[in-house]
Amino acid sequence: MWTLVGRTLAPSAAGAARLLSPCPRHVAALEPGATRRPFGTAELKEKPDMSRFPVEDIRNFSIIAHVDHGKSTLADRLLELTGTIDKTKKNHQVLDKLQVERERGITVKAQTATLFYSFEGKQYLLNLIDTPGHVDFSYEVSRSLSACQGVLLVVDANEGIQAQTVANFFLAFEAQLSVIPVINKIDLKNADPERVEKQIEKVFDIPSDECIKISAKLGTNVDSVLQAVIKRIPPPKVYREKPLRALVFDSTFDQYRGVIANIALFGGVVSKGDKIVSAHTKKTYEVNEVGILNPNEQSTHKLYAGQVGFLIAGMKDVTEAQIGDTLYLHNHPVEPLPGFKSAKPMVFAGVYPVDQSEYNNLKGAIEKLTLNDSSVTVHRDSSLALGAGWRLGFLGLLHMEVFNQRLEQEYNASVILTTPTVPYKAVLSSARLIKEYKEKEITIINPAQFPDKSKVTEYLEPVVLGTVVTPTEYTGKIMALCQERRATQENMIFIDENRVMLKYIFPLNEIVVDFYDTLKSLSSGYASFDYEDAGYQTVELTKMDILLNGNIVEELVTVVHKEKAYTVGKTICERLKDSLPRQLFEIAIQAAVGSKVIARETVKAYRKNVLAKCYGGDITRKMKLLKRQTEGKKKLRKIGNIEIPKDAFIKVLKTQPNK
Ligand SMILES: Nc1nc2c(ncn2[C@@H]2O[C@H](COP(=O)(O)OP(=O)(O)OP(=O)(O)O)[C@@H](O)[C@H]2O)c(=O)[nH]1
Repeated sequence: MWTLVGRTLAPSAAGAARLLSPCPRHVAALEPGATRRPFGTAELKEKPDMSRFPVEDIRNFSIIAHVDHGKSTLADRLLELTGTIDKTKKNHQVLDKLQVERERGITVKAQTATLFYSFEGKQYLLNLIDTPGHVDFSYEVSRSLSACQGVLLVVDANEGIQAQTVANFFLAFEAQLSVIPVINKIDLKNADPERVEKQIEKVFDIPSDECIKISAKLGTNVDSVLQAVIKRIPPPKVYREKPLRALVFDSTFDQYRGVIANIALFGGVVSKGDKIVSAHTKKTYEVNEVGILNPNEQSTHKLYAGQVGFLIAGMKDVTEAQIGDTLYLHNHPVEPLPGFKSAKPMVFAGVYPVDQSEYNNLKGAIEKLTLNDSSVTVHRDSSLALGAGWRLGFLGLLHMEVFNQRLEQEYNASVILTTPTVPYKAVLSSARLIKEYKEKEITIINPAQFPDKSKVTEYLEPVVLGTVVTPTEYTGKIMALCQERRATQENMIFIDENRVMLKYIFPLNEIVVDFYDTLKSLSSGYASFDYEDAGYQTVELTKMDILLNGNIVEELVTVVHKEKAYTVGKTICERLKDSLPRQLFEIAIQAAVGSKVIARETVKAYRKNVLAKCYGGDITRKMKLLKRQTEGKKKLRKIGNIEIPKDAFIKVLKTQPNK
């Protein structure tokens, strides 16, 4: 029953109670009172009946933290404590399923697990979403948070608050989630949980008595974490009597079953056999399977509002189950949920097969991998030296490395990955170019497309708001590094007497290659760094050519900041000198901006005698060596009269600095 309260339509007390309990249609099959009958975890694990969990007995939460502060270890303990996985086995990073995650010890893909937990005589349904900690994957974090009402903010008792702790906290805070601070690793010799408590109070304004101190490794006090989840995180605000409204917050692709969508139900019920519609594509599908992740997929035939699980409905690729899409029942359209901002690539790199005959295999591998990682953008590209390939956009450098590693490990592909570049923009002034591109502002992801200064009003470069957290003794050195990288300081906050948090606006290009490594070595590994997108700023850019004996090498054309042209040019010339084989004549390597040469190196003349080590008169051996030399020459690229082996390009393109 609905009543008019003031000027708003609100449910009456009886109506509200009914809205919070399971829909009669779905509990009808149970004995009267059966919903409250105590039942065991083993029984639930075998045949979970999801109707037994009214909304008020559900908690959806995520674990967020700085990298390595112990999210995955805590997730392992929570799975053990709730009987989801066997305690007797040696459980380690159970939710990190990818080979690259296990090898690198990092979480790349968010994972979901449904846990059954008894507390004070009542069974609760907890949905845990383990999220990646690294900055490149913060897109995954914000998506996961949309399916939650609360988070466990894990902070290392020795390291204290770090850059990603701050970034992740604000993601949760902005999403208005309940935050439970968990101080982990209290077993460490140098642990100082009281200091970390004070930091949390100062930076996040959370009273120190709300912090839970645990050792995820030893399992100390982990049960208090589960109790806090029940007591401090509210149940989801959803209504089962309303029509189905399911948010697709993640999706993966299975070769045999098609798309497996991870869904959070904001309204209604979904059952096997239901006809559902994607709000994004308006396509209709029949639900083949629906269930929970426990932590492996387990069919439940139904999922109810407030619950989180998976759904398979014959979608053939992940573009059909777009992340952020809303699914509803056929003939019962609903207002789509707000969805997400689409992932924005921060760095671009060329990807080429080592051997062109592998092109089709690599194409297939990239297609399959992007089905599981829709944040990678793909454009076809080709290079004179490296052949046909692609220009891929990634969320950051680690994302790029992980993608490359997955191509090699999961698809057996061998690839050449070129130095990453950032997406510059040019505001065009030339009417001809505006007509050609059909827009005034173009994004330059390939230096070959760089429009000349005379045809643009201004160039723009992407900038980020970077957060550095460091022990105070390194502040001076770090500030000097930031200045060298053209950064402008936004603010500086003392987290406690020993730690400071610095905020800077950085040109993305200045941090994309080696900033993080330099920061780590300057601070003996103690400083941490995180960044978020901060738009674009005007920049003085210039195109730099590399010439060999006066001929331009197209594949080495670079776009650089005007002030950095000399340093970059000199380094490329030096690298090219080291990787070019000597030839029968002298080679001049030059870096030039317009007609002005800014750096030069010389490769001395030399004749390589492949038969030098071949003593005696074995003619077949000599023939073999000469044949190999001829084959090798086929892989050479001729520029003027200079022959450059593919390897030399690879060395320069892969290691080329960007500053
Ligand atoms: N001594 C001690 N070590 C811990 C504890 N919890 C986690 N560790 C260790 O800390 C390291 C990182 O733990 P993970 O659980 O992988 O950290 P994570 O936050 O999931 O890392 P990412 O997935 O990379 O973000 C591992 O070597 C763990 O064994 C703890 O309570 N005490």
